[in-house]
Amino acid sequence: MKINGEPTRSIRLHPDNPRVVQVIDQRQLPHQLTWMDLASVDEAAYAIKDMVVRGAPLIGATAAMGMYLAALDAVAEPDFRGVLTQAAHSLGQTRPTAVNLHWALTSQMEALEQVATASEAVDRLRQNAEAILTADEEQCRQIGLHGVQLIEDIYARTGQPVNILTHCNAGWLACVDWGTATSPIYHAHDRGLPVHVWVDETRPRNQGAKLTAWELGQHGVPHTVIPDNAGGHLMQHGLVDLAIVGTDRTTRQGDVANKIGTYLKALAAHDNGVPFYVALPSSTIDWTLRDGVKEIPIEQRSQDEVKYIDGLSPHGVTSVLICPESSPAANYAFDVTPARLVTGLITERGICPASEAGLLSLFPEMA
Ligand SMILES: CSC[C@H]1O[C@H](OP(=O)(O)O)[C@H](O)[C@@H]1O
Repeated sequence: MKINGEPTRSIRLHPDNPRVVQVIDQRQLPHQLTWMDLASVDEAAYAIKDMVVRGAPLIGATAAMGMYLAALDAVAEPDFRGVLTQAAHSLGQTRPTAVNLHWALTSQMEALEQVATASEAVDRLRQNAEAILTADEEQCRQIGLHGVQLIEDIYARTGQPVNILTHCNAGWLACVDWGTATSPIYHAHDRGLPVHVWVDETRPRNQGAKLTAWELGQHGVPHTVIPDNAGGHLMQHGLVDLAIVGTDRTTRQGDVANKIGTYLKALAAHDNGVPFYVALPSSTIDWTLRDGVKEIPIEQRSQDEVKYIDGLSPHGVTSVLICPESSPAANYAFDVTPARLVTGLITERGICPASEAGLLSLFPEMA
């Protein structure tokens, strides 16, 4: 999407040095727009682990580029395949829930099987990484083209601005471009449909307040940041027409892992008859799993992400303790929303029910 009017992707090869990958350091937003240079697989792994980059599709894209960086270093190694296998392993250990990470690494390892030499590996892994970035951008654009119909239908019925609630950041910052949950919103806004977005702040890392609010503001989309706990009240009072969220891993029966708190929003939506949609590219579907609550690994992150909160003070970005230092904190990064609470899945191939039959109707090759 655009930053200061300039079309921008969240990840790119350095414009002056194709041996370096550049990513937006999302830890610094919304107060500072900083590009971080990644020049090795270790730096790519760090960027994923420390959430310099985050969001399932962008995690996959960064891992794919990380394998290209590893290939650059492996050219001088006698056992370049061994080096690259180790690189895939270290990238795969960074974060457990987003399945795009494993999908992208598998794609790069399959690309590696097609080459005979280390120098061929550099070219092939770069080509495949760039293809993954381009495919993600197009898939997210297509998600928007399908999902915008939901917004148009509501506006046609009410004639009023359409109020959409979203959780965390499933925007273009979570992807290469367009986003998943935000793509229908951007398409609607660009078509002149009146939309307004309720932006869940999304504790503890506040990806909504920091990232979704920033990117919507950059695009001129009306929005209001709300505490995570306000969504149910808004739904009870008819102030939410539609909820759209992203996902980090969706099972073949339509169970959805997403940022912690998504399940509670889905329960409130179900109780108030608010349509609850999940937007995802097919790279986020884990066809090997069925029962998401039982089978999807849920990342637990540092308790300090709960105990401390950062923000902009007159002295710059400051982190402050918000509870007794002696109090332990639990930090589950995701939860799983059962398919029965999901109205539909918005994919690059169209919208389907959150069920195995629904997904197979769009992806019959996965039967
Ligand atoms: C389009 S995937 C976005 C997805 O990723 C976020 O998690 P995190 O910021 O920890 O990577 C959140 O679950 C979003 O819905």
